[in-house]
This record gives sequence, structure tokens and C-alpha cells, in this order.
Amino acid sequence: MTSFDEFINRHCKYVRNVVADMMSQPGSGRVVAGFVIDMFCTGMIDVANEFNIPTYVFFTSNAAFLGFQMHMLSLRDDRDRDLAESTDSDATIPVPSFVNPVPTKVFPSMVKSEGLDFVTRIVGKMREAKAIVVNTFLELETHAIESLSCDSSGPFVYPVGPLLNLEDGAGKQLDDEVKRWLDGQPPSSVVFLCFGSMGSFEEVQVKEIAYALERSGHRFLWSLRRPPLAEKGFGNPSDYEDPRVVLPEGFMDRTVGIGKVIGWAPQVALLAHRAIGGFVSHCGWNSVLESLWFGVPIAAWPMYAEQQLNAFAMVVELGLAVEIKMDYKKDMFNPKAEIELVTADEIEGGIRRLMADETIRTRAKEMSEKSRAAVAEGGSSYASVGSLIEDFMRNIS
Ligand SMILES: O=c1ccn([C@@H]2O[C@H](COP(=O)(O)OP(=O)(O)O[C@H]3O[C@H](CO)[C@@H](O)[C@H](O)[C@H]3O)[C@@H](O)[C@H]2O)c(=O)[nH]1
Repeated sequence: MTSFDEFINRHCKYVRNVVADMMSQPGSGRVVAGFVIDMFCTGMIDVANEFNIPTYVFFTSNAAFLGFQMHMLSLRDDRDRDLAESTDSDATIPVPSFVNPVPTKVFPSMVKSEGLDFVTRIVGKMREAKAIVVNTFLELETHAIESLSCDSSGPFVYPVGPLLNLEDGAGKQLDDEVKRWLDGQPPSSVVFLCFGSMGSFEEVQVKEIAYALERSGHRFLWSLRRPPLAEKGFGNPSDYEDPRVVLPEGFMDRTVGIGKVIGWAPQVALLAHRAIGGFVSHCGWNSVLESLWFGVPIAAWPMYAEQQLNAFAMVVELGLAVEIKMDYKKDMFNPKAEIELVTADEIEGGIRRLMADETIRTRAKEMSEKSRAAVAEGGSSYASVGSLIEDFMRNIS
């Protein structure tokens, strides 16, 4: 099977041809100021090097996770590697980009065994870049960003976030009926549940969520998506024609007026609505940044990728979220894998804490102001983008 980076590397020759063409235009001089590449496309660094052009990696997750990945390189030949693999223990490992020792239970599954080789290959290459541009901001991740800046042998880090798409509703506008219903709810009274672009649960888990919502008594808006068919393996979730097929009998009738079940959600528009008071989230980094932008506190229920680490950062390091289950893991590449069940009690407890915790609500509102200030003129990320542009300009002057 072709690995992800091998697949990307197959495209290097096309990029090389395009850049060679640009560089050979008569009178063009130094036309390419830099390669800006996605964090998974580090193979392109070799192409950039061939032309003596610096590379900038755009890192779509956060600084704490970037630091974690860098630290994984140093664990490769270290005794801690065994610890890192022991997800069932209560072991913790100090990681420079985190203030607290990090429980191995929240380590992403990709750093286990062969996955670690993939991560260290990608990150080892990333260290060759001139700089890493991270979708975060100094006021949110002060410790993590400073810890990366202390690593003088690593690339320079530009925190430029939050970079958000607030405009197009990720392909879907707020439905009139949902909008009318939300408009009629008291401020900050509705729990919104949404689990990112790949998030879905099996029927048995869906029922536990439904029981939890009913018992909590809170108003809710639930983006419920159907998992890909197990026979088809890895794939995207889809919307149910009628979600009743997986919900407990009578759930929709009993919760009329209290809650709504929808499919793919216009998440940004919903988080912006004054009625939304809490967000049950898988802690994908874009969802975290969007939620903070609108000052909505999170109940963390991570599923895959680096989301458990994000949940740990949000709950323990930053005090901006409550926990539902920080070390929950879903194997996205194997839909037939055994399902770990989060009980209705655990979910209900998380929802109650989310809606009652005034400290977290206040902290989320404060972080909302800081996130907006970071990208406004004079803000930390605004300044960082300015420095990045100067960096580009120096490459061609
Ligand atoms: O019903 C939905 C579901 C998602 N979204 C949007 O889709 C994006 C989801 O992004 P994110 O929260 O980052 O989750 P993933 O799609 O799961 O993102 C992947 O990429 C992120 C950034 O690298 C990582 O942090 C995650 O772990 C990884 O799963 C956000 O803009 C949401 O607003 C919607 O608008 N409606």
C-alpha cells in the first residue's frame, strides 16, 4: 500500500516542472519568494531546495501539537518510546510544549508503532523548513509558542491565527426553520453537538447521546451523521434521510420544542448565534478556534487524529473546556474495530458541567476578545503576518 507521504511525493515532479518554467522566464529574476506547503507535503521541501528556494510549512493544528510532534523525534531512540506506546497505563511524559506532564492515554494513535515512523519522517523533514506558519495565536498558546521559540535549532514559528472561514457556511446556510427555533430560545441556553467533517457514531452510541440529552433537560441542537458503511472501510459520514432509524423510540416526539436533530451543520453560523451556550465537540482545531472566536465553551469528546491532545490542552492546560472523555478514540481507518462506548451518564455529566460552569464561560468570552484582537491591526498575529511578509520579501530582494 502507498503511504500518504509517498503519494504526495509522486507529485513532486509536476511542481518541479512548473517552478522550473517560472524560473526560466526571461527577465523574471528571483520570482518565487518561497514554497508554502501543507504539513503533510514535506516532500516538496526537496524540490524547493533544488531551486534554492526557502520553504514555509502551514500547520493547520496548534503549537502544542507541533511541539509534541517535534518531541516525538527525540523519543524515537529513547526509553520513553515504550512509555508512549503504553496507552492503557496512567503514565505521563513531560513534553516541552505542554505545562503539565502529558498522559500517554491522550497521545494520538498515530504515534504508536509504525505510525511513529510516519510522524518522525514528516516532522524530521519539517525541521528543514525555513519557518512554520501555525494557525494559532500567542495569547491562547503562550507556553507552547514560547517553548518552540526556545528551540533555536528548529524552524522559526509564525503564529498567524485564528484563520477562520466565517463567510460561506462550509457549504450550507442556516436553515430557516432552525434559525426561527434558535431565535426563540433564551441566550446561551442551547447545547450544540457537532463532531467535525469525519465524526459519526454507531447506533448504540447515538442512543446513549440521546438519553443523555433527554435526561440533562437542556435545549440542544445535534448534528447527527451516519457512519460510512463498514464494508466500504474508511470514508466520509453522510446525512440520514430520517434520523429516527437510529434514535431511541419516541425521542423526537418527546423532545419537540426542546431540541433539534440536523445533519451537516453550518457550524460557524450556529456558534455565532446568541442562543448557543455550549459546544460538545471532537476538538478538531478549526472547531476549537471557531468556538473560541464566538466565546462558546466546549465539552471535549475527541475521536481521532490529535484531538485527544487538543482536548487535554483545552481542559487541563487552558481551562477553556470541560471533559466528556478526553482519551476516547475511534479508529477511523477500521470501521469494524471494537466500539468504545461513552455512557449516557458520562455524557449527561459533561453537558451539565458545560452549561453550569460560569468560570469556563467567562474564560471563553475573554479568549474570544483576545482572538479577535490578535488578528486586528496591532494584534500579535497581525504583527506576525507582517513579519512573515517581510521574510518573503527578503527572499526575493
Ligand atoms: O457539520 C459540520 C461539521 C464541520 N463543519 C466545519 O468543518 C470544519 C471542521 O474542522 P475541524 O474542527 O478542524 O475538524 P476536522 O475536519 O476533523 O479536522 C482535521 O484537521 C484539523 C486541523 O488540522 C485537526 O485538528 C483535526 O483533528 C482533523 O480531524 C470546521 O470549520 C467546521 O466549522 C461544519 O461546518 N459542519
